[in-house]
Amino acid sequence: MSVETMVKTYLNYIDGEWVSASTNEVEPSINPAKKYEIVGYVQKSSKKDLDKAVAAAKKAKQQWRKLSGPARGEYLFKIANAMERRIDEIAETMTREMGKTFPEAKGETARGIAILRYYAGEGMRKVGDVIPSTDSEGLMFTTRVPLGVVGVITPWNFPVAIPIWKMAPALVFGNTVVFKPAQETAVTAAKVVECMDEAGLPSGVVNMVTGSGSVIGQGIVDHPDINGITFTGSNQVGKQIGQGALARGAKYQLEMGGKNPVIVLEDADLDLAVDATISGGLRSTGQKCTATSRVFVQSTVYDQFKENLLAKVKQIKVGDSMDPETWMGPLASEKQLQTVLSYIRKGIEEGATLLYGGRRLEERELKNGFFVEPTVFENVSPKMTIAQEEIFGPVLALIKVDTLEEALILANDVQYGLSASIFTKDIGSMLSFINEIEAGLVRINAESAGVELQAPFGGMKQSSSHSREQGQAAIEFFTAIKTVFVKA
Ligand SMILES: NC(=O)C1=CN([C@@H]2O[C@H](COP(=O)(O)OP(=O)(O)OC[C@H]3O[C@@H](n4cnc5c(N)ncnc54)[C@H](OP(=O)(O)O)[C@@H]3O)[C@@H](O)[C@H]2O)C=CC1
Ligand SMILES: O=C(O)CCC(=O)C(=O)O
Repeated sequence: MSVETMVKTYLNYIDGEWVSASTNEVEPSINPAKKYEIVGYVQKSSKKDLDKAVAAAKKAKQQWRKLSGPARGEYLFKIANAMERRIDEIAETMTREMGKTFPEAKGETARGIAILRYYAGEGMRKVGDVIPSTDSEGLMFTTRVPLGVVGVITPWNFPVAIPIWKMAPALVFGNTVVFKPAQETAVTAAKVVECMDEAGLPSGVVNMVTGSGSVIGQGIVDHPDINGITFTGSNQVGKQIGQGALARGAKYQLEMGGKNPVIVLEDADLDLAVDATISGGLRSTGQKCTATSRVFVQSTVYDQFKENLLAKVKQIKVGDSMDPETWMGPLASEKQLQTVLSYIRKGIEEGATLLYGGRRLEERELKNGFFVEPTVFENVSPKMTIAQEEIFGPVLALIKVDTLEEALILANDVQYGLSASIFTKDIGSMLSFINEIEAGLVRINAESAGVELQAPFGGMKQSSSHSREQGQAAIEFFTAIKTVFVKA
């Protein structure tokens, strides 16, 4: 039997029903490690399908917002339990669909479950403050109300955690959802939504429509009945979404790219800094917005750091992400492979020195996937393309600096400001870094990636719309404040 005959078709989820797109068209979602393997077929929906989903969400919002916060939280606990029962299946689907290794995919799914439980608890916490009124007989307080229908547009690199860290707070604060996952990882998304269905979420509270970004994503941006849009993805699309939302007065929240620096000072624990640079830069094949991309190393320890780093990078085993021996899987798609290879070519053309890697891997089975070597450059000058643009692949640029001041100036000399790390034992250097680095996530003696669900997450400069997601910060986007004055 061929692989294809066993492949399942995944449907849209609208008003509590699994339904085909009105186009009757589906698209294959393929395994980036074995491009002949189809993980599932997903719907290629039209604006008509989106309209139905929005109408269902609009209808459901009246009842959903009337439930108490704790009652909405109970649904999130049930979704978490359903996901926990299916954790291995969801993680394996993620690995097969976008290529991160199985332990990473399982860790991400576990994180999704923990996010659901965290926001389930948020349903019991306070939503306002009492503020003294100038009228001694009046009572003044704030409360919060949901936005209404929220459009959730997500990328393929965290196909479980990102949708959940947007949908869980949306739901617990009383919104209903129209979810458009990246088409690249729509099978994994469908499995998350299946857990919502299994948990008995009322019809219309969450709706999923798969299809292209230019049709369904743009349709969400333009839809007059969608009150808020939350997005993670590229800067180009994010800016378009922000402009579209602003034009029609919808609330929006954007999380976009990064060009994250690590600074290694001469007093650093070099083994720790090397391991963190490799983990932060190359885990998930470098496809994290928080991935380490530029490594500023003080000249006195530069050669030692480089030698230790290269020795470890050379040991990285690249291969099929379901193989327990594999440390680094493929890039998520052919498009991503071509983008990363073109950045590597640009680095060479612009005069950087390629120290290691740089090639597509095509030996034996690898030729059927989108594999690239872990890649390290040096002699990277600050204005080179690979020092400025987000690569979103396993590519590190080493840059020699003489002082912390020089490192800070260069680290800040990019359009992005998402995350940043420093390795040092000196408290003064730590404090200078905390004060002066332009990043929303600042990490000391720890890798640049590593977001904790209970803390605010978001970037400065072009990395975000200056809002924050996750933790208690989520309430700011998913609700509106009402200031109430009462006098008997
Ligand atoms: N910050 C981050 O975490 C991420 C950053 N990126 C960066 O973006 C680059 C390109 O990745 P890519 O997947 O193309 O990212 P996109 O920004 O194109 O995709 C993110 C999401 O937006 C959707 N989308 C695409 N076009 C529109 C539109 N016009 N209106 C509304 N929604 C739209 C996509 O749909 P669909 O995919 O179905 O077309 C997807 O669901 C990467 O190389 C990386 O640099 C990418 C992903 C995540
Ligand atoms: O580093 C993380 O865990 C989150 C990264 C992220 O949000 C992203 O890549 O989009």
